[in-house]
Amino acid sequence: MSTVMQKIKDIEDEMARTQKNKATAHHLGLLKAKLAKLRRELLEPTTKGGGGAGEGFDVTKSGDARVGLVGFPSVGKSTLLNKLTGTFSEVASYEFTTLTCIPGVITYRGAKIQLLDLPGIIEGAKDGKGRGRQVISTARTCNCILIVLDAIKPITHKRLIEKELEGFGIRLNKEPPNLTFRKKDKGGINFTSTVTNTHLDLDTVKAICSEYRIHNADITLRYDATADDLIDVIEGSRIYMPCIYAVNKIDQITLEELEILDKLPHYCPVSVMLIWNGTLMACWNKIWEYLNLTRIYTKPKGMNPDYEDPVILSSKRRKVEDFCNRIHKDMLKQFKYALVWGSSVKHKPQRVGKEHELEDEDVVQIIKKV
Ligand SMILES: Nc1nc2c(ncn2[C@@H]2O[C@H](COP(=O)(O)OP(=O)(O)OP(=O)(O)O)[C@@H](O)[C@H]2O)c(=O)[nH]1
Ligand SMILES: [K+]
Ligand SMILES: [Mg+2]
Repeated sequence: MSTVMQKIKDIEDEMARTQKNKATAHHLGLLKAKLAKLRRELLEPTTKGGGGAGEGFDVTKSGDARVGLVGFPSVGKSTLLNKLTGTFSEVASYEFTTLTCIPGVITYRGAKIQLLDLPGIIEGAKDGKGRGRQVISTARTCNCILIVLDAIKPITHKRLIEKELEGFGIRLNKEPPNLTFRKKDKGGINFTSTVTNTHLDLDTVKAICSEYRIHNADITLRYDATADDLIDVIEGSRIYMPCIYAVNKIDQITLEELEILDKLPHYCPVSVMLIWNGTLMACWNKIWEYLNLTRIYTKPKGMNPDYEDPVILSSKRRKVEDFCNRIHKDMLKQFKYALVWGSSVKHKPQRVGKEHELEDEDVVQIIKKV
């Protein structure tokens, strides 16, 4: 293991030494690919002990969505879990108070949301320092990450935490790269782009591919992709996740400092001090926005819709068939059509098939075959 980490360090050092220009682009691409491969090696569970690398904490997923609190020690993760969910997780002024994963669940706007308090991580966590790998593996199972920052600590901490998560294959507030990569049997590397690209050229693409022993492939870019984007696609197993930066302890800073923080994208100021308690509500609103859940109310025939207990779908899987599968595993077999009321349709109600995409707060009645 230490040898893999040493190799990672060597490559990182070499990258830092290498000047970025057109002539070195393909060499840097090659180094990036090597780095990605080594990181994957680190994450793969080994049979030779090593304590189950890449495994998270053994906390059962429950509810409709999972949100993880990630950050350096003593930034106030446990305090936030307690205040946001009414759970109990130990709080203290010393670092590494929390040593395991503590879940809390609340019902928010009809959805059950599981919030996970996690031990603090330190720089180098992704490479095996502390419980970092376990923390970040658990973060990978979440639907949204709350990076908790301490308002009185340097803002550079934000980038350090991001790097730990990125090194573990988590991509924050980013869409999967819009490029196609198709391996084939012969014909060499065929590289086309529908836009002008400033990061990748044929040489760099070839260098990256050769590192993966890929000599024949069609690659098409539909945007100005970077070497990292291409490596992400070749590597696969990347997780694209919404992330909120919860800057805690804002009771400790001045209004001028708060105004500077306000410019951070994806940011939410918080404080657990009583007079600032409105910030916790604002934080839930932000979590709700970033989870982007779809609430569907069921309407049994001849009855009023059930507004108390919506079926919760994710923004990516919200077709009528997804709704059916959530009600009962055999529902689709009996499905004839659905009647829908709400913003996804023009008429009230409208008859739709199982491919129809539902919107938040739609009302659905399933009509079965007789
Ligand atoms: N002033 C102020 N102090 C806070 C706030 N939130 C938390 N704290 C204090 O910060 C310290 C650390 O809080 P914890 O909740 O234990 O922090 P943590 O991130 O869970 O720490 P570890 O589990 O050790 O990683 C405690 O002394 C808290 O009382 C806040 O909003 N304002
Ligand atoms: K603490
Ligand atoms: Mg804690």
